[in-house]
Amino acid sequence: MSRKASENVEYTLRSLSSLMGERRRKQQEPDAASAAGECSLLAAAESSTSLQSAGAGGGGVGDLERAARRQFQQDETPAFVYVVAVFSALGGFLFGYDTGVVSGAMLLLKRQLSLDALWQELLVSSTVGAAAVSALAGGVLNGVFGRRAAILLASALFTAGSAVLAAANNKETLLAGRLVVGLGIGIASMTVPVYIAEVSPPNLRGRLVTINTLFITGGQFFASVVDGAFSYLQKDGWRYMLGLAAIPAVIQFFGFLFLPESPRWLIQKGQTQKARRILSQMRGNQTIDEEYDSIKNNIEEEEKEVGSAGPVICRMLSYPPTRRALIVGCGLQMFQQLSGINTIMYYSATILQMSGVEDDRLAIWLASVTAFTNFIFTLVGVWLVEKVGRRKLTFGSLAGTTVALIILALGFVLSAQVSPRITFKPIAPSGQNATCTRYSYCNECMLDPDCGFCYKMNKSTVIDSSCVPVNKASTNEAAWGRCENETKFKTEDIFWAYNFCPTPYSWTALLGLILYLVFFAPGMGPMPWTVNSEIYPLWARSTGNACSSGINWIFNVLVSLTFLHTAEYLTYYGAFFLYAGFAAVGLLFIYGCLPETKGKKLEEIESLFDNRLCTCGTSDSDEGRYIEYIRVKGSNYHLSDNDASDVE
Ligand SMILES: O[C@H]1[C@H](O)[C@@H](O)[C@H](O)[C@@H](O)[C@H]1O
Repeated sequence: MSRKASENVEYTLRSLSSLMGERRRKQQEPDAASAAGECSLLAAAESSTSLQSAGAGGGGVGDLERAARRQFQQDETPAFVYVVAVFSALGGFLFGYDTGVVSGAMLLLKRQLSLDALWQELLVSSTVGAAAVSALAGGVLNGVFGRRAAILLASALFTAGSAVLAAANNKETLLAGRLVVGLGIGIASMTVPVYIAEVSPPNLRGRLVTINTLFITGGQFFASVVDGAFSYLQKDGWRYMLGLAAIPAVIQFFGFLFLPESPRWLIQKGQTQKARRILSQMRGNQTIDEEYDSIKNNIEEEEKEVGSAGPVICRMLSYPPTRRALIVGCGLQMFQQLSGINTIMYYSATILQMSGVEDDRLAIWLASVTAFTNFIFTLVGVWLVEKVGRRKLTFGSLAGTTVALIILALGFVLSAQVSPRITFKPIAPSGQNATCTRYSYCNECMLDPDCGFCYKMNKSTVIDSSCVPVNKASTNEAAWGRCENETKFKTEDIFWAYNFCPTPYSWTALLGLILYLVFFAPGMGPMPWTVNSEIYPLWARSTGNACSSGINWIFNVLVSLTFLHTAEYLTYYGAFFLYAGFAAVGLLFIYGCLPETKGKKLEEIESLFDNRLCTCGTSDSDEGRYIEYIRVKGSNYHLSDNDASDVE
């Protein structure tokens, strides 16, 4: 039978050392704060003074604490936690792979199945749309059936979707496959960070959850390499591109058949003995009593405070700390997408072409260099997250991203200013669209998705330039005129530019692109996922993550779908200035509202949202403080209830 909380349960403040095997010895020492009858939730206290304030120490306190810290660092985290984290992060890999691979697959698909623009758009955005829906629905799934079941379902969906895609013979089947894969992505994106956060020890939690984003960007990089490799296989290359995802999906599915459920979810469902067993498996040589008690007490306290009636989202919205956490979590995800990461990734090939890379294949391969930069700098984030903390990392990252966006925009401004004049206006063959031939400068021509720029070079000067309609089947050539036949015009030293203009300032855009990834990847890429996995109390965690992941996907669709139109109305530099503006607002938001969660136990984090929003910036000095719930004596605590005996 599970223990019930009682008002008589007594707590006292303990230093870190209690976590580290000092607990039993110290309980025997006289401790003023643990006198019977004293019952208090523990207040945060500067860790260096915590023992004194609790009356537990004396002169040797500093030494004790230092020894305790050393011991804490020596406590080994069992390899099992890493295995669990890596298997879960395969969900992140599939998220990255399936969202990344489609651009390369589309180049081949549109030719083989003669897809028009609408179908191309549908095949790309259906996945992201389905991910938005299933991320939102994933909250209920996670709460009712558990994290493990949700991950198993996601990997089953990934496997089934990839198989359907690889075998598809028409566009309708392809659409069905992309929808199924999208459902898997949505569930995985909201479940995996929660699961990893719940099984990790506090000192490693940020790092392990951030590994999931490392896997996302790793998946995107791998997808770009696969795209490059199979682009040579004109017929059916897309089947391999889309089908390969089944391999990690199957590995994850079978792995998870043997991996455990989150101990926190089990405790919430009353399966305490199983939870203790799993927790001790995850903590190796560390005692689990404190962590177990703290999770359990927290659940009971919350139930008293918030109640358990009504839908979780309503309870979250009417309870100020969770309402604030939800605003912070959703805000972070929204600003991640509003800073334009996916347009940058998607259009990196174009930006590279602008920078003088004329060969298409080379541009595809260079796009994988972009994806690789994103991946490598996410690794920097994994390294930094437990050193500098979430708040500083996110703020610094977004500040750099804003500057990079401004540089990128300036690159486009410069290019537009020196945009080559159109000097040659060919007569359109009868029945052909002649809109393109009316433009006077390359940058007007470039912004019209139906037109491209055809030109010759005299040393470094553009000559004999014209604006003509693009071939609908391949953007590599024009519909008619000198640039009509790719293989032919290349031998005649004629050049074709679709979506970009030849310019001597393109290096500025390239510099902006690189700086963007260097700054974005360690912080704004992973932190929204990491922070969301930590800021909600257990009862609100699945719903909170479902909402914030849903917001991520909704803004992902909005930003990517509107990019071309935004560029048409505001020009390219206008679009990037707009993203820089969003990022600047995001900076204010992070400065004002994002608290530091580094090193805190999941159960302590809720108290960071006790104060009004926009005061979090002032709570930075909380670093190094430690809050601990420790059971000292409970009148209704029966030995028979002590399920520690289950622990091997
Ligand atoms: O955190 C990830 C990561 O930064 C990816 O590169 C991006 O494509 C995703 O949209 C984002 O959620």
